[in-house]
Amino acid sequence: MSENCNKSCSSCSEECSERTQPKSLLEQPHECSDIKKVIAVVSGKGGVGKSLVTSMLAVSMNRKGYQTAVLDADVTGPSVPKEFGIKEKAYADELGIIPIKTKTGIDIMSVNLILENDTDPVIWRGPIISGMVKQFWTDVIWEDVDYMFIDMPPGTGDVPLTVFQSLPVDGIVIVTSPQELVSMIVSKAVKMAEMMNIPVIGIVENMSYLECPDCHSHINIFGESHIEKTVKKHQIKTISKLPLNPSIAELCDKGMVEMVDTYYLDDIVNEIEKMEAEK
Ligand SMILES: Nc1ncnc2c1ncn2[C@@H]1O[C@H](COP(=O)(O)OP(=O)(O)OP(=O)(O)O)[C@@H](O)[C@H]1O
Repeated sequence: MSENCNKSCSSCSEECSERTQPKSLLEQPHECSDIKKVIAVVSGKGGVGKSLVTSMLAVSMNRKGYQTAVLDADVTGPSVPKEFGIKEKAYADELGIIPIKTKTGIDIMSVNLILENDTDPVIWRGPIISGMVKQFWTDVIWEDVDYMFIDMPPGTGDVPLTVFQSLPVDGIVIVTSPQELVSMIVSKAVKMAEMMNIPVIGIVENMSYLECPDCHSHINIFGESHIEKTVKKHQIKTISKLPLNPSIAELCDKGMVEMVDTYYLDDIVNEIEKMEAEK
């Protein structure tokens, strides 16, 4: 038994004859890292705006005075560096990999910060991709991070499973769009979180509506929303609705997500802040 044994076998990775529970698969962060809360942003399917929501949550919490970070686990479709307009590459010193700081001081790590060309495709098998995501946790020096947001790959495959098993995720935010088909896919994401014992902080319905620039009425371009039914079914308390907004798309394309108005996500952001208070 280790000298420092606290009898909590589920969070310990020591090989020990007195183990009473299965070995934890949790990976230890870099010894110089200090990360207080980890929030995974997930979606059942691709293209619903998960990366945008991840970046906006990091920006919003950063504006509130917290040190935030984004770990881009969407290795085959990394969009976070582009949204923040990051051109430089990450570098490593003898201790570990140093994340890139954005203009407002958010720490970012993404595969695109180590690829020679942003347009080089990542043609790797699942275990290699999962290994890279683990390295972003174990080998990157994340200094004094209050909130780390993880941009997960879409779906419930190999990489999301690895992240949930190897990183101490405190909660998940689900991003979805209004179509009916999506509610079935959201259910899969919620059930995965339940199976992993990770609380769902809330759901963001992205592209929820379009606001008419003249009369300010809301146009439901994807038909009527089914989100209320979905949250009721899964007893999720918090919904934020993000409209389809050409100025958001334009700012992201220009690498200026730090200028986007994030108040649409206030309800989710408040829930995230409450987690800290409830700790
Ligand atoms: N509410 C919105 N208003 C305007 N543009 C948006 C909105 N949501 C997303 N977009 C734009 O749609 C594109 C796709 O968004 P994003 O990359 O966040 O999706 P994703 O779900 O992360 O995709 P993938 O699953 O492929 O990683 C981006 O160019 C983004 O700026």
